[in-house]
Amino acid sequence: MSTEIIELTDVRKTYGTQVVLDDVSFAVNSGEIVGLIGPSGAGKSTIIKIALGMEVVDEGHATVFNKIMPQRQILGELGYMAQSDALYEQLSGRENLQFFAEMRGVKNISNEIDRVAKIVDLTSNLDKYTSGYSGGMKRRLSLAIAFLGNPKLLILDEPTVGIDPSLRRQIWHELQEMRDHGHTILVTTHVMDEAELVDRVALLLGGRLIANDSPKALEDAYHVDSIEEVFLMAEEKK
Ligand SMILES: Nc1ncnc2c1ncn2[C@@H]1O[C@H](COP(=O)(O)OP(=O)(O)OP(=O)(O)O)[C@@H](O)[C@H]1O
Repeated sequence: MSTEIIELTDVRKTYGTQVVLDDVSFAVNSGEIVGLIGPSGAGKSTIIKIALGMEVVDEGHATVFNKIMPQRQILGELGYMAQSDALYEQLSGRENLQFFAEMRGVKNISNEIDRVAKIVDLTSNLDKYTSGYSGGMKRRLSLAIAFLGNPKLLILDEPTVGIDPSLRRQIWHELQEMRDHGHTILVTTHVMDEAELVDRVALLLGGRLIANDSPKALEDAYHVDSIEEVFLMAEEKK
């Protein structure tokens, strides 16, 4: 039986007169990778911020681990990577990891730093100041921070922007391994071949969730061979 780890129920969100989310209900179940896709401005980050309690809904409600966020007790079980990097530029990569690990109450910090740095291929750059990192390196450090403590839930907003294809593949392999060990992952992406790798695709368009199924089921329903084509057809129909 599946358990909802993230649940949005009848959510409506407006900014001024703009309706960003219109009656959106959506769940992420335990042990699955859900990919949230949609054109720029569709409301993907807004969904994440609502789930995390960083934005307030006009109607409906959102829970994470059955609790309305923000909840301090849950923070240790949650790894979040925002769309823009929030790093301390005057600290090295290692010091950033140390800081966030302490804040999240991670155990065996030094081993954990080595583990997550390896996943994102930053081991040899850990002692450089973050201010000297490239955009892709900063993204990788933000992702490593989200992985600290091996949290049960990962919420990743465009985690692979600026990351090279081979490392991107390695990161997706890691995400799938985590899923196979029972972790739950919500990820937004603009990279359509990444959307093929998730268990379920949630497609947002015009403030509504217009599709929510496995990549294969969506491709069959639209009679196409890729999620990219599903996306394009859904946009055309709008
Ligand atoms: N704080 C805010 N104040 C006003 N409008 C906002 C605010 N945050 C988001 N919006 C608007 O809400 C809409 C959805 O934004 P959101 O960032 O959720 O989109 P997105 O799907 O994540 O886009 P992208 O793929 O470009 O990151 C956009 O039109 C954006 O301009």
